[in-house]
Amino acid sequence: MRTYFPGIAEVTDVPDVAVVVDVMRAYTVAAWAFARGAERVVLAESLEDALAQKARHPDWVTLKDGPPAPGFDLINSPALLRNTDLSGRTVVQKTTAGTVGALAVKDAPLVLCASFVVAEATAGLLRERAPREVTFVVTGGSGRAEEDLACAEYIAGRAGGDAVNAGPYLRRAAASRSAAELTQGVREGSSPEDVALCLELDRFPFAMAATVEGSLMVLRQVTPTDSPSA
Ligand SMILES: O=C(O)[C@H](CS(=O)(=O)O)OP(=O)(O)O
Ligand SMILES: [Mg+2]
Repeated sequence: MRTYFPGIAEVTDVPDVAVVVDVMRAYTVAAWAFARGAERVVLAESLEDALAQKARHPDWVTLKDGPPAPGFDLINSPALLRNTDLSGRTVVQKTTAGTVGALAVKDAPLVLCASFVVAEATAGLLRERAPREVTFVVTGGSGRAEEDLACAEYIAGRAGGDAVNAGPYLRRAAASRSAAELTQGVREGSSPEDVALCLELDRFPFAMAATVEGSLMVLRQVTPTDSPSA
């Protein structure tokens, strides 16, 4: 399996298989939304788009990064979201990096959105599909966010069937600038527990696949059928 690790702006062609990685925090938060019962996560193009969806569907739950804002029900924090019952709900998510990265590859035949909490399930799906090439979109820091790159490299190793020691990858993520900013409360709309929740390897048994449904890009849970091979 050939692997590529571009930032969002470096994705020029439509990949066959894209894994969009955002550890801190979009795809840790999306995974928690599914764990709390959400049926699907709509990835919004903009804050205005998210609010327009809410106006059309008042029962949908809007979620953004940064501080709370009028019209938004939740913020992009796993710690703040994990006690929210989202049974059967549609969540509309808009963040600075994660959702933008998925929309950048929306025409790819297979788009997975990933973080450490769904790493093994994501790797399992890739092993099942056995694609010749996988593009890991490193969403943070113009493609240089260490937490996203470390997670992407870890999943790539596991997808190739290697017995990868997760420790060094998690330590890189823990030492990242994003982790420091979240820990120090520099980022608005965060909890001191967010970093630890973002570093919970394989917290969930499902992967997350995004597909275009009509005019929306929709993220849903998907569970690989294979078992870990290493
Ligand atoms: O909510 C987050 O942690 C970030 C916000 S920012 O990119 O650091 O401003 O968004 P995400 O898209 O989840 O990386
Ligand atoms: Mg991020």
